Amino acid sequence: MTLSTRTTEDFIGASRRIRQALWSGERLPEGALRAEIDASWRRSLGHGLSCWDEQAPASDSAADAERLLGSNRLLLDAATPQLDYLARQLGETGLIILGDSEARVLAIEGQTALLPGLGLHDLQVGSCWSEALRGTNALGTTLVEARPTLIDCGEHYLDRLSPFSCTSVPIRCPQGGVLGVLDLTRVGLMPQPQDNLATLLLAASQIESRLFAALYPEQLVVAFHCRRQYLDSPWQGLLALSLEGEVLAANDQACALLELPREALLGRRCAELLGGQGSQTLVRRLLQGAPLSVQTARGEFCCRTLQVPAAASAGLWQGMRPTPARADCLEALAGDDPRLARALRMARQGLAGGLPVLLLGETGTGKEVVAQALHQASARADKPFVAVNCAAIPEGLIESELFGYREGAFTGSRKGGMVGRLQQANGGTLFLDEIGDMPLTLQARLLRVLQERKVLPLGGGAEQDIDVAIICATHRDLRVQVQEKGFREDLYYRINGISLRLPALREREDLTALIERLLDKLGAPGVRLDADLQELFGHYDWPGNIRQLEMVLRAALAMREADESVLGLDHLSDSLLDELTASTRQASSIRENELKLIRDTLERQQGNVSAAAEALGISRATLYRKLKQLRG
Ligand SMILES: Nc1ncnc2c1ncn2[C@@H]1O[C@H](COP(=O)(O)OP(=O)(O)OP(=O)(O)O)[C@@H](O)[C@H]1O
Repeated sequence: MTLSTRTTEDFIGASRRIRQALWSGERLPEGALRAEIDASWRRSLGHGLSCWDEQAPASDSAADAERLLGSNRLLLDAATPQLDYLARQLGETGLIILGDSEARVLAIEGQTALLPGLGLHDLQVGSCWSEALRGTNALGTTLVEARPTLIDCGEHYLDRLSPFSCTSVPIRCPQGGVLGVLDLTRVGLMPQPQDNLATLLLAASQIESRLFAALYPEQLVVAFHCRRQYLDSPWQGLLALSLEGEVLAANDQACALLELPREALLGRRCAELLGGQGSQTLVRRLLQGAPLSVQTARGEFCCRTLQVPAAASAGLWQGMRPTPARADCLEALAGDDPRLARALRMARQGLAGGLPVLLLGETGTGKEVVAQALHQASARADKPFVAVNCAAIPEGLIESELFGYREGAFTGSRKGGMVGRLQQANGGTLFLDEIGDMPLTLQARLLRVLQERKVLPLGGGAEQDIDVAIICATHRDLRVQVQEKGFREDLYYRINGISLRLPALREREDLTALIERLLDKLGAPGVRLDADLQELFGHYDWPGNIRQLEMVLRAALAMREADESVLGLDHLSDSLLDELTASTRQASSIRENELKLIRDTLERQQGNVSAAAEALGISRATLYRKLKQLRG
């Protein structure tokens, strides 16, 4: 019993026999279905779905559908021209469907009048076609597999979908990940499936190009390929460049054409990648808009400018654009770390484009500081920045804290009720710190708020519209939490628009500059560290990151005499020095070297402690203390 035969009736009949076998308690026979269909059926079984389900899951209300469209405006705007085109080309004999990243239908074009007659009452804007709800189907399965999928008639898990064939392709986000899905559905087996797939792929790539430009409205967006005919095709590379010529974003094809992973591309100067006499000159030529041919180490590339930023077209740019003042606070945070600077810039742009930002990093790496700086650098800077620490508020109170409540909502509720943090943040930025510690029940409520952008306070009353930029942070590995069912997968994808990992202090290359800034912040601008302390700091693990460094500097400054401008090991208390020297392998090698130096010096001075201390340039007391520490 396999699905290898190619007449519609045989095909549907064979798949029905597999379903009947499944229904009578048999296992899914190995090899009866194509490998990807087999895997999808097994997932559908795992979701507890019956393949005979006739009952469609309840669809969203018209108001819900309206909100869904509102929250996917960017994708819809980018897709509309392609939907019109495909409906004319392919929709004469079928349906063209656009879905969001959760397989909810955003648009249906083509033979929509035939939908009721086809028995597809539940195919409408707002309905969800995820695999978890409807089993194997092109929309849902494409999102699970993150690749183009063809589901022919009986390959659908639900028997009632057997008359249809569907081809879907993912629409990818410029930063990676899938943003939506484009689908062609027909009655009967799919004729020329490869042709249809090529047409859908082309349309998806055009939507992706438009999204790319929409996400980087302030940047110069350039398409390139080594063959001119491939410009405007799914294979064209796309780069978003700052007016200074720095690469800020690249699509997958750009990475493939330039033979570099995305991380290596971002932050590079365009002339290093696309040749030319310097990035400024290249930018100037690209701004003129005419097609260009550039000579690179990988051969000749043809370039076409897709978008000129408003600042340049308004004539504001004369070679070097001054950095917008609001971005200063962000740049200051990145210091001399180019990777961090690039990541912060991407987060700023993502936030400006309506994407939520997820900040990852160990405790004390500066997640809250970055969240505040992102808010300051955004157009919402003069609106509230509201931080909620999901780990610090008792579980029973988080709900009312976040959503607020009406007077009398529960025993002991405040007179007059309470405005929730979400409402307080309206117009501004909501920072959900330690989101990984949010209880599962609340995660479901938060997800609903993020999707619908409406809040219903505890105790009822009217729903309130909420317009907030969302920044979340956690020190936990959310993917592991998702696998362990401690964090909702749908919420994870919802908050993970742009994720930014803040480096641990031990990974940062700008420790010296950061120390300088911290000393400055602590009111000791001219103070510096001596070589020993610098070496110790450089080898220490810093489990508490910047917070711990700040505390150590604070403590050392407190030990300093008023006229001392150099901090050394002597300025650390014994317990602090113990802690800093005990924790790492490298530190223990410093400790060994120091011990050896002291021993050698004592030996040379025939055990005379005062002479050894003098030769080492430290006091007798310090030498005793060090010996005690180093031996102990
Ligand atoms: N780039 C920076 N320059 C100077 N100080 C900083 C910087 N980043 C963080 N700090 C300081 O480090 C401390 C910790 O920062 P922050 O609270 O933002 O870290 P966090 O990652 O949110 O920590 P937690 O995980 O505990 O919530 C704060 O005192 C902050 O002022």
